[in-house]
Amino acid sequence: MASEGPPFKRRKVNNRYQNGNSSASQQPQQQQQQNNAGNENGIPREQAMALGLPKRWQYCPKFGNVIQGLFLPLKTPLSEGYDDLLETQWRFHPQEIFKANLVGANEGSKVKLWINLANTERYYGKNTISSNGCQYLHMPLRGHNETPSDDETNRFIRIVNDFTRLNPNDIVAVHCTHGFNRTGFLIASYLITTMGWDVETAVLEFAQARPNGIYKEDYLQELCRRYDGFYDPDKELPFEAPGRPAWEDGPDPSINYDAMMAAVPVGFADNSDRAPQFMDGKVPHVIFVDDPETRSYLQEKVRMLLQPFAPKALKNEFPGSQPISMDKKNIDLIASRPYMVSWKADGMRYLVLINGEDEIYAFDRDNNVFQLPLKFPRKGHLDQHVSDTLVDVEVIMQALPDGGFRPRMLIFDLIIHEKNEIGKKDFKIRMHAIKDLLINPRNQAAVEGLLNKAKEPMSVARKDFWDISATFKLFAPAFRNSLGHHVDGLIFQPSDPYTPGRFNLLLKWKPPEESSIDFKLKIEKYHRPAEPVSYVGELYVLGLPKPFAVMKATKTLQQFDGRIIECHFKDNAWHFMRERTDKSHPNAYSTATSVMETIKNPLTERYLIDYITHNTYVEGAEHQRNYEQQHPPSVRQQYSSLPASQLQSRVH
Ligand SMILES: Nc1nc2c(ncn2[C@@H]2O[C@H](COP(=O)(O)OP(=O)(O)OP(=O)(O)O)[C@@H](O)[C@H]2O)c(=O)[nH]1
Repeated sequence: MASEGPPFKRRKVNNRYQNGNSSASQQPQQQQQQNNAGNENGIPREQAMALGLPKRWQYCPKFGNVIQGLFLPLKTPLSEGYDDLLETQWRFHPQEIFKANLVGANEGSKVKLWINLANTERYYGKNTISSNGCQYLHMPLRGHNETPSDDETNRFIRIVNDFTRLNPNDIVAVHCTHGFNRTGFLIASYLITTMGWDVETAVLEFAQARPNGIYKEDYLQELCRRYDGFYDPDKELPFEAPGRPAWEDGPDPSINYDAMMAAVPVGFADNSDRAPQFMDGKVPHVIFVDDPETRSYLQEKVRMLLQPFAPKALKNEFPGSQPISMDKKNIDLIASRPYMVSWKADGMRYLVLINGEDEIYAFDRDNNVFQLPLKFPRKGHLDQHVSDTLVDVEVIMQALPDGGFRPRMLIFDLIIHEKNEIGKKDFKIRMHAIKDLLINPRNQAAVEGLLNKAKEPMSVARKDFWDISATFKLFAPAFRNSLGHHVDGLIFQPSDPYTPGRFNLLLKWKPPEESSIDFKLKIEKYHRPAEPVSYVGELYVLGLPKPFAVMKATKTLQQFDGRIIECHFKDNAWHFMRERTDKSHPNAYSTATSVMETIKNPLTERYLIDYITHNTYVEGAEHQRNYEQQHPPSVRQQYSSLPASQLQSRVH
């Protein structure tokens, strides 16, 4: 993908920012000169002593974690010229960034672009940055009470997009004076505009990486106004503004300044002590691809294959299509366009790249790569193998009659077939193609003795979908039982093209009792005088610096300290369901609050069926409505318990 983008012309971009219509370029010449004094190697000591430290700078934490593998927020470093104004502990030279162990950075990534948003270049010499193989850009923003303008924000986004096209794995360091408000505003704007995040998630992600995030309320208001478009100044912000930081007035006792460099802050999972496993290690002969170069090559290949489907540039995260929760506000979508329905299989999600014979690779939600021992013979040429193909799958553990389990890969979407962008076609066509181009050739090869399926460590099948008029049949206990694996809801699939990332037309419905949140668990020990020691499980979500909830820390739970756990809410308490070994981040705060909303105001099975019966215009709805009128509920109950084989599939 890197070679496809326009070349990143440093000098041109540099000029654009330094000579453009910026606030700095309008300053009186004398002040401009002072601001830019010594901008090559840092200003001399005497001048630094005379100018002094930036206001409220000393105790401000130096830098945060890398956000989305891309942005490193930091305060402005100061060159050696300022050393005499500071004890060693508080000095912060630009070189520190290039030596630091950056939390959240992708493997092998480097800081390769450095954007100075401060309204001056007097703090350090830009040669220190470029001598580290990093491009330096000065993009002065006035700051104080002025939020970055639309133009400034768009320029920042353009620069970063240009950069990521050529350096998909590397990091952009961004600083203003303290690295909170202007820096946070632009990074959040990027996450919202380029990655399709909502304002709240972007603001909280930044706060998580650089506690406690953007603290100027007018900056937060402007983000809401600009991107949510409905901000009402008389109403409270949809999230808590953290207030002025304690470090402005002196060392903040809650910050461990010494440990900051190496610390893994609360809210981030640290699963690094274990090699990633495919299906928790339950499938034999699967190989974890641990060579970083092979892994990046394969991840890049998937990104390239998916790029034509993405409205925005794809980043390093798992690029599979993600549904949003169905609720009473968005349920109307299913009446607005053709939809199909399927059960939501509760296994593990993978994108699978069929690159050629012995080159089948699965990508988990953390973008870890595994090589699978499966075969996909080519239709019409069974001695050849499918290549350049990408499918979306859920792998489940299928119950067997003898009481055992066998892993089963359920293919629910075909995105690319042999370089053909089939994912752009109607979903029904994709469903047919899965059967025709992937499943049937496997079956035929087995019949002809070219493929021994029994020797493969997992079975492969297409996941079936039906017109939504059949939704009520998916609730039938006999249907559920026939599946042989756990189901945690329904998936409503629009006929629209495959869309990577969060896809607002793809809906998931979960019964209230299946609604769950993935938390990062932290076991805390409490010892009150005259009371026995007790343990509490604190449940963290991404973007909230304090626990979202707490739960009882039983002995069983304690072994999951520091891990990601999925919990559901019942009888006013959170209950452990399972460890999420396939995820290294908890759910975002906004996801957690929306799950809480569905728990409080549930969209029940009855509501869903009634809605579909009365509001959707698909073939069969009319028939079902007539049927219901003619048959009393007791008879309907019998009908809905028909075995799965008698459910009428609309996809043949
Ligand atoms: N798109 C799609 N996803 C499916 C299907 N069947 C099961 N899924 C799974 O449902 C997931 C989306 O539901 P979520 O609730 O967002 O994910 P989850 O892993 O079940 O739960 P969270 O960890 O809480 O996000 C997908 O990532 C798949 O793993 C299907 O037919 N289509």
